[in-house]
Amino acid sequence: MNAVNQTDAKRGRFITFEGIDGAGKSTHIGYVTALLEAAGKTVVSTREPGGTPLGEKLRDLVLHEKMHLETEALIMFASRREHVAQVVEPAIVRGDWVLSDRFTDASFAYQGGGRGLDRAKLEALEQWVHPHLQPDLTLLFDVPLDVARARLSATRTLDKFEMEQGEFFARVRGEYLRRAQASDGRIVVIDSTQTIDGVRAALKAALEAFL
Ligand SMILES: Nc1ncnc2c1ncn2[C@@H]1O[C@H](COP(=O)(O)OP(=O)(O)OP(=O)(O)O)[C@@H](O)[C@H]1O
Ligand SMILES: Cc1cn([C@H]2C[C@H](O)[C@@H](COP(=O)(O)O)O2)c(=O)[nH]c1=O
Repeated sequence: MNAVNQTDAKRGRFITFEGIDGAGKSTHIGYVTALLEAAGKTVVSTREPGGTPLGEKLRDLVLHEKMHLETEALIMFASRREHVAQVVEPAIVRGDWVLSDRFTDASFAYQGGGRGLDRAKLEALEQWVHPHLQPDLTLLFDVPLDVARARLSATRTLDKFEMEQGEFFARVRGEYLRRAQASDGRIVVIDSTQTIDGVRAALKAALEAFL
């Protein structure tokens, strides 16, 4: 039985974290884990690209090598195929709650919005790789570009995506926000310009509405 065919009572839930690089999403995964554990849930925390031994090798490639934009999209979905099969679906079937630092919304935002890959190609890959699985809730950490850039450059050596120009991130952010508007409530926008305590309060409210 896959995660989609289970009765609602036994099935776990799938929550994803999204946003432009430096928006602050990874900072808050531990806080959301603690909230869910306090509510009695068993939490599996994972990420994309990556989340499996093979996926982590693909992550290293795709974050550091130059490549054709379709190769980039295919590697993201190859990593995802392994991740869904080995980690996400088995955990949901067990009744666990999966928190993933990025999922397919990132492919639409980065390869679609950012790089200009035809949305129909991404939809075809989505149908192929996880036809019956969608996040139950997506937390979209939203900040203007200058805030994200300042947060990033303060802390780390930048990877291939993080070195992109401002216009690229403006398109990525725009596509995330467009998808949020079209999502019927699945994607909740979190104002990540707030202090860490302010963001936590917004996350608590979003989770309480969801639980
Ligand atoms: N609300 C906030 N206020 C101030 N600083 C923040 C806030 N949220 C995160 N930060 C800081 O910004 C930096 C980037 O945060 P984080 O790594 O969570 O971003 P991210 O969205 O996961 O980025 P990436 O996708 O590139 O990994 C970190 O140094 C973090 O401490
Ligand atoms: C899943 C996915 C990710 N990306 C990009 C977005 C980020 O720049 C990196 C991942 O690193 P982070 O630690 O989450 O910042 O990869 C992408 O372009 N497409 C995708 O599908």
